Amino acid sequence: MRLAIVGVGKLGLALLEGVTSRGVMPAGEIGLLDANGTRAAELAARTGARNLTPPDLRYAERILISVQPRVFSEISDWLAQENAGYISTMAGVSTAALTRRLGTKRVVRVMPNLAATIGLSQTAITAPREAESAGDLEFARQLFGAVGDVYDLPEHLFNAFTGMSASGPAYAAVFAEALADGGVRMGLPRALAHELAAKLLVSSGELLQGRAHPGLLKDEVASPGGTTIAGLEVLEAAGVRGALMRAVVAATRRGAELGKDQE
Ligand SMILES: NC(=O)C1=CN([C@@H]2O[C@H](COP(=O)(O)OP(=O)(O)OC[C@H]3O[C@@H](n4cnc5c(N)ncnc54)[C@H](O)[C@@H]3O)[C@@H](O)[C@H]2O)C=CC1
Ligand SMILES: O=C(O)[C@@H]1CCC=N1
Repeated sequence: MRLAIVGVGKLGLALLEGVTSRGVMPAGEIGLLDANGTRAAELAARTGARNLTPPDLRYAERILISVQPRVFSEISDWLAQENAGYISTMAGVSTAALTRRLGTKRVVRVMPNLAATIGLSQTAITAPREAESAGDLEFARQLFGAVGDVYDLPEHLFNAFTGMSASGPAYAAVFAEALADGGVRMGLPRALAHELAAKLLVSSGELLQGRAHPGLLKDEVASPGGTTIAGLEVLEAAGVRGALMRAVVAATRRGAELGKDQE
């Protein structure tokens, strides 16, 4: 078995579907293990992957850990196998903590986001030299390359990447919901307002990618004395920029706390 996925939740499933649909690995070479045995069995039956129990992990060449960080210390005893390489998506959990609990330096730390479900994840990746020479880093790069872009990132920046990019879709969702509420407040039908908000995020993202700085797009939309600058004045007075910055700071700090709990 080339890969065992432990924790087949939102991310584990996105990865399973991404690597199999892109032909990176056939489902038959992947095993699934989840505390929710029914879910794992159903996913295995649907995709052709194998449904595993903990003793089966000894046959895995590599193990992807995608459980919540608080679960890690509870299961690290049976996760630890002699000849396996590990890849962890867990927020905050450092390669040092992974090494200490799993008893190997063949550990790769990744930080994707939920856009992995549509092949548009931004995934940070880092690993100690031992994982690189064992081919684990390259293996993980291929896995996460199947669900989006992969960025090499020094480990000391992982919690910042988590607080901005991995948590980012939730911030965007709050923005979209509030924008739609504004539309509804001014009389637009709810369903239309939601559709407009989602499409605005997509199209604005495309527009931003063609510009060197986000402020350029803002300046192009805001006509002198027009509607947009009147709206922007309210956002500035409400401290929206500061709130977003502080959200990233808080999420980054929370990542560090989650990591400390698993040391
Ligand atoms: N959801 C997101 O947007 C992102 C999540 N992450 C990280 O990825 C990890 C997984 O996140 P999600 O997929 O969102 O979580 P999730 O809650 O959807 O999935 C976790 C899975 O682990 C299973 N599980 C729980 N205890 C277990 C055990 N003892 N043995 C085996 N399986 C067990 C659960 O049944 C569940 O299916 C977390 O550590 C999170 O920090 C990283 C980046 C983004
Ligand atoms: O909220 C969390 O802890 C996870 C990690 C980044 C996105 N979701």
